[in-house]
Amino acid sequence: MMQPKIRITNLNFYYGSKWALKDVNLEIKPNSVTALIGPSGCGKSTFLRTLNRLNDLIEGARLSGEILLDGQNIYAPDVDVVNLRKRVGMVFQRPNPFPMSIYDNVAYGPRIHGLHNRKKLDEIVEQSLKAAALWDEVADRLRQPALGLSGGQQQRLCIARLLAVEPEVVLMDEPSSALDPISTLKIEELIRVLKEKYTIIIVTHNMQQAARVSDYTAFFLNGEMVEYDETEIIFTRPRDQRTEDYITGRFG
Ligand SMILES: Nc1ncnc2c1ncn2[C@@H]1O[C@H](COP(=O)(O)OP(=O)(O)OP(=O)(O)O)[C@@H](O)[C@H]1O
Repeated sequence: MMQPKIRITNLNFYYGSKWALKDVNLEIKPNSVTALIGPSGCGKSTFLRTLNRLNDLIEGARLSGEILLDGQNIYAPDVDVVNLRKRVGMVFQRPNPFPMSIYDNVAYGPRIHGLHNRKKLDEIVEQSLKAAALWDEVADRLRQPALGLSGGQQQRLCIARLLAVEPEVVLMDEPSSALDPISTLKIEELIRVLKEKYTIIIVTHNMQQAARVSDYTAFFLNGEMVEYDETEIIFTRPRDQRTEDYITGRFG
């Protein structure tokens, strides 16, 4: 049996009195793409954010249950959250490059983690931009501001920035919803390549996208994880009527 990369057991999450995740159980397989789908407000983003503890700072929020990353509880008291977020990185809906050069954006993480050797940084920047399929477009303007790039390029830059710190898991919250169709296809191609090395979890509203990029799909509804299976099964012969209703467009 393959060990799951992440094992989620009896996960509950509350925003004050709002019960946002209800007893979620799920195993995320390594080197695969898992898509989270479901109508607006069903808890997809909340779930994604529990996986690198981005919800920690929300006042009044409460979590119960267990999330194991390679068998280790990420909510254990001795966990270094900065290191956790290096291992489990996140790409957001809107590209959010820092207001600095392309080079400095990618070098930012390694520098924070103590790397200052110029030659090493050059290498990491080049490798990360190549891995994010952006190198060819920016190699001759690394010193120019990142904010001068197109939206699609900015999103790939954010992916390069993440890869520069060598994560194991990449969380993506609707990474292409603010992008044009061509940039979207580039991100999807990139996701297919990245899963060779990383474990990817993507929230998407776009069911065609889920079908195109993911190996596994989890369907959420009202904070519950209704059904999880291979993507092909979810989209062709789901077991639960609610999944069927959602994927055939009857609600959501
Ligand atoms: N900071 C917060 N405080 C209180 N309630 C919140 C907070 N963030 C989210 N919620 C509520 O928790 C529920 C789940 O929200 P969440 O953003 O996880 O859903 P989602 O499935 O990602 O939705 P969308 O697809 O619209 O992004 C919603 O009812 C939402 O209103």
